[in-house]
Order: sequence, then structure tokens, then C-alpha cells
Amino acid sequence: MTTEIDIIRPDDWHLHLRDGAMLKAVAPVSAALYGRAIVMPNLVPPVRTLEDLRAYRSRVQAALPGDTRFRPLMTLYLTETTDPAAITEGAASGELTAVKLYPAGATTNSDAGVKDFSRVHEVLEAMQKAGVPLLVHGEVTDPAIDIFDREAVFIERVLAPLRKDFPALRIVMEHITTEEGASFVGEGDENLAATITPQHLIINRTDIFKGGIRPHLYCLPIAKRENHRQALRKAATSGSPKFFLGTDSAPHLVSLKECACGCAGIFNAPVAIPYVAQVFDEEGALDKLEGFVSRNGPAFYRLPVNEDRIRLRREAPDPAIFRSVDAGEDGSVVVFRPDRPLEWSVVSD
Ligand SMILES: NC(=O)N[C@@H](CC(=O)O)C(=O)O
Ligand SMILES: [Zn+2]
Ligand SMILES: [Zn+2]
Repeated sequence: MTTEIDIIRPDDWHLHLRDGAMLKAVAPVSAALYGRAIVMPNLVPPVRTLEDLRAYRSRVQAALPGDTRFRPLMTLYLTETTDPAAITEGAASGELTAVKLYPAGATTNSDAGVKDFSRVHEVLEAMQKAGVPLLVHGEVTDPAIDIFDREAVFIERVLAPLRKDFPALRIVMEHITTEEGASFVGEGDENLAATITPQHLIINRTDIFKGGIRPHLYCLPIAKRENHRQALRKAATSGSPKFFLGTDSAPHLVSLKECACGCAGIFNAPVAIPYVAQVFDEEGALDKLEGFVSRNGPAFYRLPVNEDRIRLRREAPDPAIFRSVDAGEDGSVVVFRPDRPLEWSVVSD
């Protein structure tokens, strides 16, 4: 039985660092473990222009410990007025790693997102040409579609047509939560990949209501039925290079989670890697862990893997790992803690 494993330092291909006091509170947590992270642009207001992106990158850098080697990879928030020239310029300078598509109204801070997809064709053409990946929050916003069906319907109505219109556009379907998502990506060509979160590998929709309503297990896309969780575990541990870790660590103040209309988002940065190691252990796939957390992401993004390594051990971590993170005078952030004991720890980094 493997009790210790050494892997290339992981990256996080989907992370929310926020801004202000929250940024200062959470950036060091990710920087302590990951080599790089794709930093999501859904601030209020969003990161829409290269000027916004540069300013945000400076604020992120200022929130990191002085001696860190962590590199934030910056993204733009796609709107119906995004300038195609910004894509070309950002790609050429290396400042722009990817562009994020939020269907308007689909998730936290997505109001400025895309309503009419025909309006972004020129931008998508510029991205296709420059090889800049499009990261998609894959849920339709049609209120007539049941929340549990929104991802599958998005694939049918938006993603499949988009792939036909822009076959060379590199696309990452972010935080997939369904069998349909896993098979659409699995069957696609090398221009299509997906991130998977720790929570969607661990909880199903029943867990959200276990013994009462659990706001800290609520995120979007919402966790689905057990068969979908199983499909995601299979995809993540399959060894396919199309699937990689994006934690979607998404901090919200406890007061905005525990209220009558709580925000969507799970903060998992302190525990994501040990929980993912546990999932791979349970699936008898520890040999595939390094691919999922450290190799497949860089391969898709055409970046080298990190140079140093981390060590994981099958041993319960210090319970302090679950302690809420203080985000300044407005409150704190609760750490993802599913109803499963954590049996893995990061022992050196
Ligand atoms: N995942 C979430 O539930 N929330 C994210 C937004 C997102 O990634 O959809 C957030 O910014 O809080
Ligand atoms: Zn999302
Ligand atoms: Zn997210």
C-alpha cells in the first residue's frame, strides 16, 4: 500500500483570487502550494481590457509573499464589446493566457457576460488565430431549463455549435459536473479539454441537503446525481490528458454564504490537493495523480511543467487546515469540509 507519493508541483487551472482584503487573505494560501494558477476575471467590475488585466496582475502580485515563485496567469472576461485587437496584443506580449466566457447571469458576477453569441465572433476568430484558449462556464441561463440540466443543454445548444464554427479554437470546459460533459470532452479532439474540481469528485447533490441545507457545499454548476460524480472520477483518473485540476476555489464571506440567498462558490484552496490525492487513492489511481494535477494542464496550455516537487502522505492533516480564513473586518471564509475525513496531507513543499 502506497503511503507516500512525490509529484511535480501542481498548478491550479481555475482559481478565484478576488480583490482587496479577500485577495490579501487567499492569495498566499494558493501561492504556498501551487506553481501557477489561472486567475479568473469575474471581479466587480470585471477584468475587461488589457489595462484592467495589468492593474489586476499588479494587485495580485502585491498580495503574494515576497519570496514566492507562484505565477498568476491572467485572463480577460469576454463581453460583447471585447476588442479583438486586445487578444492579439495580449497573446503576443504573453500577458494574456486565456479568455473567459460567462453566459450572462449563469453564475457569480456574470452579469456583464455574453447574451448574444453572434456578437463575439470576431473576438473568437482572433483567439483561434492567436491560439488563446477560451474558458467556458458551461451552463445555459434559460430559466425554463432545470438547474440540474443546464450543463447538458449548454453542450447541445452552445458548445457543440461553437466547436463546429471554430474547430481550431482551443476550449476548456471549466468545472465539468456531468457524464455528458465528461464524454463530450473525452470524445473531442486535442483542442478541447476540461477542468474538474475536488468538490465535484467528492460530493453529489444529496450531500448538499444531508441533515439540513449546507450552504458551504453550494457552488455552480451545482453538484449532480451520484452517477455524474462517478463519471467525473472515472474521467479524472483515466490518465487522459484532456482532464486536469481546476479547483474553482471561490471564496465568499461567511455572511454571504449563510443567509437567505447565499452566494455560489466553495473555498477549497487549503485542502484541494490532499482531497484530490484521497480520491485518486480511493480509485486505485495514485499513479495518475501527477498527470491530473501537474502535467495535463501545462501540456494543454503549452507551458513547461513546474521544476520542483511536493510530497503527499497518507496521514490525517493538522485539523487547523480547516480553520476559517480571516478576510479582514468584513468577516472570514469557511473552508470546504465535506462529510468525509481527510486522510492525506502535503508534507513538504
Ligand atoms: N463556482 C461558483 O459557484 N462560483 C464562482 C464562479 C464560477 O466559477 O462559476 C465564484 O466566482 O464565486
Ligand atoms: Zn463557473
Ligand atoms: Zn470559478
